[in-house]
Amino acid sequence: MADPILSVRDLSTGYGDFQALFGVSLDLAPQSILGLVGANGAGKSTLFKAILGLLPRAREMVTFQGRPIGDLPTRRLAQLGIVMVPEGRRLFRSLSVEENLTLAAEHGRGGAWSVARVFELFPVLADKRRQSATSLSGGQQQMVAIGRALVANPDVILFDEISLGLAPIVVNDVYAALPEINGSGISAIVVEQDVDRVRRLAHQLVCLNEGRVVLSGPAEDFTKAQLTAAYFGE
Ligand SMILES: Nc1ncnc2c1ncn2[C@@H]1O[C@H](COP(=O)(O)OP(=O)(O)OP(=O)(O)O)[C@@H](O)[C@H]1O
Repeated sequence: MADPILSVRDLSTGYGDFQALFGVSLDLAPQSILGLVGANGAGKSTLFKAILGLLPRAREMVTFQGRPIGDLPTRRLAQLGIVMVPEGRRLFRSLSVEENLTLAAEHGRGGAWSVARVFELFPVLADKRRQSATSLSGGQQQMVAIGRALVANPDVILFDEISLGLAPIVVNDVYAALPEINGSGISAIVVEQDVDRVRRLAHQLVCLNEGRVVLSGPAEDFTKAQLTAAYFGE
């Protein structure tokens, strides 16, 4: 693998006395997609929170472009180029679609992704640009959330269950954007419950079970049965 853009090394963390992750390691190759799978409670969201500095972790446990970043606050990580699309979207309710995107762009780093390019990626949002973001369907709100991440022009996006609560046909529309996003040079870690979908999408796979990595490697190395077994901790 080329030098990873983001690495997690032997990361252990938790909530107070409760340990949720035990020595987790992974490498995200530049311009690649890593699929992160695991049952409810396996520790996927906890890993994202730890990468983003929302949970305790040591400086050397997370490196970005070879540099330890485990001591940096979340805001600083966004400036460096690591952002998350959270489960559950979290848009500004009183703002329109366009205002949500423009505000994120103003706080971003500048680069290839503009509000106009997000409208090209998701034309349905261009049609609804003046509507309140929260008046949109769940899938469209998810597109706005992805658009907000893109206009920050990050190098890495952490996608936390972007298909949660969406109808299957809408999930297809949202997922159809990921290859283009990746093709623009952005690397991604994608948390997804649908094992088939994540196998088709990702270059690398990591499976967590009860806070430990139980499977890790190139996506083509694993059958659906192997991945499903790891998912259920068999
Ligand atoms: N705020 C919290 N306080 C205490 N324990 C928590 C907290 N958030 C998560 N946990 C626990 O940490 C473990 C890992 O949870 P986490 O949310 O990371 O799992 P997950 O793989 O993202 O699952 P899901 O798919 O349900 O989001 C679980 O045992 C969970 O109960």
